[in-house]
Amino acid sequence: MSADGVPAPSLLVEAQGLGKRYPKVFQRRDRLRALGALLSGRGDIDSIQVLHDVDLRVQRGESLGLIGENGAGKSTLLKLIAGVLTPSSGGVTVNGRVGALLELGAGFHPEYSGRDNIAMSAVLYGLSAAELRTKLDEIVAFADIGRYIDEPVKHYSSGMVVRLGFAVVAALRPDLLITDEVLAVGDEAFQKKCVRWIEDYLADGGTLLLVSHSMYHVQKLCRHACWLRDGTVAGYGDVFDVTQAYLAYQERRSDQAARPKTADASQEFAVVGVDVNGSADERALVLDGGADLRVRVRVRSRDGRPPIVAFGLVRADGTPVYGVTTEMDAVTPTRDGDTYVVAVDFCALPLLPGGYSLRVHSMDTEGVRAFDTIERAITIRGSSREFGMVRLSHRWHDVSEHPASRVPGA
Ligand SMILES: Nc1ncnc2c1ncn2[C@@H]1O[C@H](COP(=O)(O)OP(=O)(O)OP(=O)(O)O)[C@@H](O)[C@H]1O
Repeated sequence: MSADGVPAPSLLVEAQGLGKRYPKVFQRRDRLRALGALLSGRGDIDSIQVLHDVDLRVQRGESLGLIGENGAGKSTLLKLIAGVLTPSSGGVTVNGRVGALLELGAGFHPEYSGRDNIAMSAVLYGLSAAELRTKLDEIVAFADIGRYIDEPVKHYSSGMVVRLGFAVVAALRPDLLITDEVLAVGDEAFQKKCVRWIEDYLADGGTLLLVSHSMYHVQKLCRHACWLRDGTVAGYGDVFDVTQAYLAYQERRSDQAARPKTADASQEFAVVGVDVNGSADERALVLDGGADLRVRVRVRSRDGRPPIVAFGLVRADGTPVYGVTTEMDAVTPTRDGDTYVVAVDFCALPLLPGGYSLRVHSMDTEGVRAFDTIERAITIRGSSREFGMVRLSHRWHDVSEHPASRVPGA
């Protein structure tokens, strides 16, 4: 509800077909050429499109994390929403007061003290002198930068600048809080303070747009996530689904870059069929944590000898999780014409959410050479925030009745 009793619109941000082009300016001569084209009214400046046709709707009370690799367009999108940049195509509307923490120190005058900058920001945000007086102590206390509050901002460390910026925005309690990598700059104590403040702000109905490379912070603070890839939306939805898809994509990319391409052409033992949970579909299989994995493999043997079949489960970045072969478990694949078939169940997979790959290798009868490899991507979905690859069964102990003196070192 707004101050005049009119219900506030529930749609806070609406972006439609949002696009941004920047002039291509790499060297001094490009700058001069761009300036010449602008002055002469010619529209022939080389430009590069960094954001393409982005649609975004943020409801009041929502918390949305923007994720993506360096240069994906996250900051550009935030700046368009904050009104710091104008779009090259499409449009964006925001139905409320925005508090934005974008580039380090943006909005602060470097020659003025922190205290003076607080006063200037308050004016910009439309605070009256009386409101500023009541908020000033709160802002100075939140920033907690000691005597530096009366020093020019140009003498501040980057952490101090972020402290001051966050303190100002926090005191203004905007309808929409936009933050770009703020948590990466401050020290750990300040990070914790900001996270606690954001959690309270969200609990009070605040709305958050957060850019961060820390999936921990995105998962902790946001209910939804939007993954930008090369300026387009590659994923949008539940924060755990989108962050896991993004991490799996990154891990696959680093694995592909690292893995030597050594397919053996002779294929004396060729894998001619792999069914995973009854499907030969080569697209990524999505499973819930704790689900079963049933794999059925058919190997063609050129000389009729039985193959050894190896099964490996690796994380999407190639880190091994588990491997086993038919030979280790004294299993001989069943002959079927010129092929051999083997099926195995991996029951109640204890894998944590994330991207994995199942690898099936056909080896010769002696188990000396691997001839063929087939790989299937598996995504384990879930909302667990535990670390690692597998869930270890564990039990917490109630120690409340034990005297403190029994704790070593206490
Ligand atoms: N003022 C500018 N002029 C020209 N190109 C720009 C400008 N600002 C950003 N870019 C380019 O736009 C693309 C998107 O940049 P942006 O800063 O939005 O990405 P980002 O996802 O926030 O990246 P990061 O995670 O590294 O902060 C990049 O290729 C960048 O080089």
